[in-house]
Amino acid sequence: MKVTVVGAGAVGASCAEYIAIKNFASEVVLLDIKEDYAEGKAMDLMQTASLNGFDTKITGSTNDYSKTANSDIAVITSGIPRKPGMTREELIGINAGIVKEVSSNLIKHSPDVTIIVVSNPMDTMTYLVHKTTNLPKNKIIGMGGALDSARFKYRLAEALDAPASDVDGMVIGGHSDTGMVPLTRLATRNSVLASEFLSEDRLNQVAEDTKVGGATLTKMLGTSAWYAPGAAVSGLVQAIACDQQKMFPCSALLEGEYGLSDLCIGVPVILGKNGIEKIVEIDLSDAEKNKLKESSEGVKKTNGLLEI
Ligand SMILES: NC(=O)c1ccc[n+]([C@@H]2O[C@H](COP(=O)([O-])OP(=O)(O)OC[C@H]3O[C@@H](n4cnc5c(N)ncnc54)[C@H](O)[C@@H]3O)[C@@H](O)[C@H]2O)c1
Ligand SMILES: O=C(O)C[C@H](O)C(=O)O
Repeated sequence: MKVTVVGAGAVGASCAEYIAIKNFASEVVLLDIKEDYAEGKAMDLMQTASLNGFDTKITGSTNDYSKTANSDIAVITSGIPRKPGMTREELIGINAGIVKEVSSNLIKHSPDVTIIVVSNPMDTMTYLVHKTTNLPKNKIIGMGGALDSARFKYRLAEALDAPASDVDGMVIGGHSDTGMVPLTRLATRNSVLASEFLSEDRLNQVAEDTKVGGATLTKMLGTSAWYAPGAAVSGLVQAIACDQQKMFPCSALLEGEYGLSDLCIGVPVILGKNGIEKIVEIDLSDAEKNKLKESSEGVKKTNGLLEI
């Protein structure tokens, strides 16, 4: 199993590290445009192999895509992150050109690759890859919901004063400060609805804190987060690489599901060896449907800025 991670910055390196530690891939290639940067990150990570007990071979490449040839999965993290006060949508001007070029280079050397898009604004970048490549729709996946759901669970655990392993919850919708739809109605603590323990106001607060999860960390760190994003990407990569048939909310091209079409937005999907094996349509309340619709309008507005 060969995995390429384009962009050896904060998220790319974190993602490569989690993939290696989980020890399911034979090879991870890190590629970056900065001279020697990916090679340096790969060497540093390889020097943790004996410490962390993994056998995955990590190599680096300065923009040489021949080193990525025959990758099974490629993760695109190349591009700029936001700074405090910015929205993800403001990154489109620079990141769209990068994502378009990177995906085209990847496919030249790995025509059967499955691509996971991370660069922001992620839903729009995922749509861009659909529009500008010939890959089948199941092989283009945007990562956002897995991270947002992990943040939702963190906030739920905090509110419930419970360990994170006791709670479950999912965030669908666009990966943006206003577009996320945390499904508070369905959140549980060990299969009991969270609403049994938390007031409506407290659950709404959990949802609001979740939606601005990325912005909160960007303000604290001066740039956007990387540990949870890297871990979330590695979960998606593992589900595909190991054909786990696991369900994650991912940004997928919709063609009528949830009453939406011609956009990529976060919905529950099953991930396995074919990438997106299935889009799962769950019963949403009218309020949730309205929020998803509103979120889709925001994503479509950003898609409208693409020059394709
Ligand atoms: N979808 C999500 O949930 C999520 C989570 C975190 C970050 N992100 C996004 O991921 C992206 C990366 O974030 P980061 O914190 O790792 O940024 P970073 O600046 O640390 O790393 C980005 C890397 O991309 C490289 N790069 C730029 N242009 C390139 C090109 N044409 N080819 C190859 N490499 C190139 C840069 O040299 C840099 O090393 C940002 O757009 C950020 O907003 C998304
Ligand atoms: O917040 C960001 O800009 C980065 C990423 O999308 C995140 O949610 O951490």
